[in-house]
Amino acid sequence: MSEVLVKVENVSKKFSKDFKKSLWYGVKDMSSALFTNQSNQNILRPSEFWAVKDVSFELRRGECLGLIGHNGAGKSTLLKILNGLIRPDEGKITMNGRVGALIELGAGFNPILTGRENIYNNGSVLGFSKKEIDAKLETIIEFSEIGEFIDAPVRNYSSGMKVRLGFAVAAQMEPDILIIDEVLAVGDMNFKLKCLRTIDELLKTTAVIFVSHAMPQISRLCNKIILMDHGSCLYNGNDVSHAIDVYYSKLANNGLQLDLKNEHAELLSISIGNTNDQESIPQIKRLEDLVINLECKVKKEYANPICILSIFDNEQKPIGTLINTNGLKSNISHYDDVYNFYKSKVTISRINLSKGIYSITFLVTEALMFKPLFRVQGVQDFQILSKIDLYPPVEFEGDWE
Ligand SMILES: Nc1ncnc2c1ncn2[C@@H]1O[C@H](COP(=O)(O)OP(=O)(O)OP(=O)(O)O)[C@@H](O)[C@H]1O
Repeated sequence: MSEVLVKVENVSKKFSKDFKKSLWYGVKDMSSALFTNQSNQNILRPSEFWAVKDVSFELRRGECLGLIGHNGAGKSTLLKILNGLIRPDEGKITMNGRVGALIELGAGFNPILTGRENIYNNGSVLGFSKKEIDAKLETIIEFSEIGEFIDAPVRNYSSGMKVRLGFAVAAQMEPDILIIDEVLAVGDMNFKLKCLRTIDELLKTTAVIFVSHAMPQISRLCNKIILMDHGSCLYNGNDVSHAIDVYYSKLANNGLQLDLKNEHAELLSISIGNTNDQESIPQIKRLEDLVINLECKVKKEYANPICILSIFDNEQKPIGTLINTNGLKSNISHYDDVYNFYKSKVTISRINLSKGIYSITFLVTEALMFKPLFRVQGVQDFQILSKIDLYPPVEFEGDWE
């Protein structure tokens, strides 16, 4: 088995929500460290919270650890601790080897120096001699695709250019350990693909720690995963697929207050019919039938309203649409003076979406003119479970001959 390059033992870090208090605690901590043996490190004082709590893991050459979790879960703080930018309050970190890091946009760059000068700066911080950096300079500049801007000060770079240069330096300097935060999200599609391919290549000889909100990237690259929640590890292990399922199920926007009516229509209820009611979000296995039940009322003046259900992925990209082209009229359950009430059940057989969270948008249009009457975005979420991690949302069924 290859050597352990990163060893993290019970690392914790607390912050204060109140800036003045945090300054005061800092002064108190310094004086108690100087004059007494007392330490406040493992207790929380008013307004303090654990940004990272009791995190442990080991990473070997050739392994890639994915750090996932909602905004504010503590991922970047953990990366900064690993990169030595923040000191942990508790725990121990052992890093064996050269660390290349791309953490905060522009961090590690001196804004008044040019890109070229920054490459020399960063290279020397990583322990390379001028001669070694000279030898790598052209590869870095070429990889970053920054062109003649390499001799402009970094403060004039766009965010994408900073990421390009940062990644080029971190990746081309042959790190033993590579730490990459969400910053890759800033790069354009081509550069992102280039970075992912480079990480694939580096993984043969490097230990990679990778933060992302893009689960396809995580499942493609990582063989270890930590799901963070309020600083703690909700999952820490090798089952990347399971951790992604748990992450997705926590992501559902069940608490969202939606306006379910307007002057034309009202959505009375919508539910996924074939799932376990115990779950906070309906879960359906890939290739099972997806059954959607809905009840709505529409003003009688619209005699044959059409219902359209659209499915979006968790990045709000449209995936597909179901159109009730025959209209709702055959689904009238009852009526009053003003409204017709409709009750429908629609089944999508063998839903072949890949694993993830999806949401349904409900739309009623007026039949003849196709005029939208009423729309509710993201009215019902559901989760697709699958053992297979597919990147594209839909798998086509084809006959292979
Ligand atoms: N220097 C700081 N002082 C006080 N609180 C901080 C500091 N840095 C981070 N925090 C807080 O610590 C928590 C964890 O932040 P962190 O940036 O690590 O989250 P994250 O998981 O990386 O989130 P995101 O996905 O949004 O990048 C947040 O509540 C954040 O507000």
